[in-house]
Amino acid sequence: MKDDRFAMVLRGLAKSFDGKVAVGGVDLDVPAGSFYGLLGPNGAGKTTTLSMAVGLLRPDHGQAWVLGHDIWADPIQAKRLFGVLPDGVRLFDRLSGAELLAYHGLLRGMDPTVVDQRAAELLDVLALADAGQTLVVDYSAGMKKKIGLACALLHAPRLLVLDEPFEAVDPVAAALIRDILQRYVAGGGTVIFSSHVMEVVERLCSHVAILAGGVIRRVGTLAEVRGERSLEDVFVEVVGGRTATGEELAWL
Ligand SMILES: Nc1ncnc2c1ncn2[C@@H]1O[C@H](COP(=O)(O)OP(=O)(O)OP(=O)(O)O)[C@@H](O)[C@H]1O
Repeated sequence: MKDDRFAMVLRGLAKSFDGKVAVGGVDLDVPAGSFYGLLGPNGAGKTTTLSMAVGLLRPDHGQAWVLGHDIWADPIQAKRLFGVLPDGVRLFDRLSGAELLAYHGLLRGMDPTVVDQRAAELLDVLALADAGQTLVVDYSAGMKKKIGLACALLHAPRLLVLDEPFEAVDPVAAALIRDILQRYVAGGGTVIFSSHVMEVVERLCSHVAILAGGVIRRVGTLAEVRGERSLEDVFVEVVGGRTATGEELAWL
């Protein structure tokens, strides 16, 4: 599907685990240049959807195109064009941050001089330069998130697919990541990220999809999805949150 208007197109993506539906047929059009938030409660299917979209998990049904390339039919071309921060950040963690970035860059066939230059800049901007020779395995959860993001950015991709980029990072790091991503989108890049933090999505996103039970329940621009209400109100209504009556946990 070659359509320059969209950085990512998903059609009918579906996945079950042991007969239980995790994602039940997701269609999504991510406009080029958008800042796209994929919202959903725990277990909604966000990670499963993004993993199928970037070629990390084979769908039972459906197709995904990234920047015009079918991710499963043409994975090498597609994977050159985007950066991904996967769930749980499975990294080669017996390396220092600088070594990990060098390794990523070389795997991508980048010029070693460019890799060194960009790696130094990324470590500096993400406040990881001080970690020096510390191995990534010994990084804190927030530092791992940041080095994972640095790996995703290193080859200057046109699309970033980020699974929970703000999870486990402190407010200073979160603000930094927000700034970097906002500048990236202002420069013509596209970001799609998953989150359950309404405030971040409301502040950053041009477009939002709310996923619950493996199905997209609301989708559109932030203004369309939110209407006159807060995103949190819409989210709770869509997801069907329960409220405590005050009688539960009386023993506590
Ligand atoms: N490898 C797996 N094996 C079995 N079940 C899985 C597997 N991966 C995901 N699931 C199930 O699929 C459903 C969707 O999970 P997924 O991780 O995609 O949700 P999520 O929206 O990313 O959740 P969270 O916000 O908690 O990270 C859940 O019920 C989960 O238990």
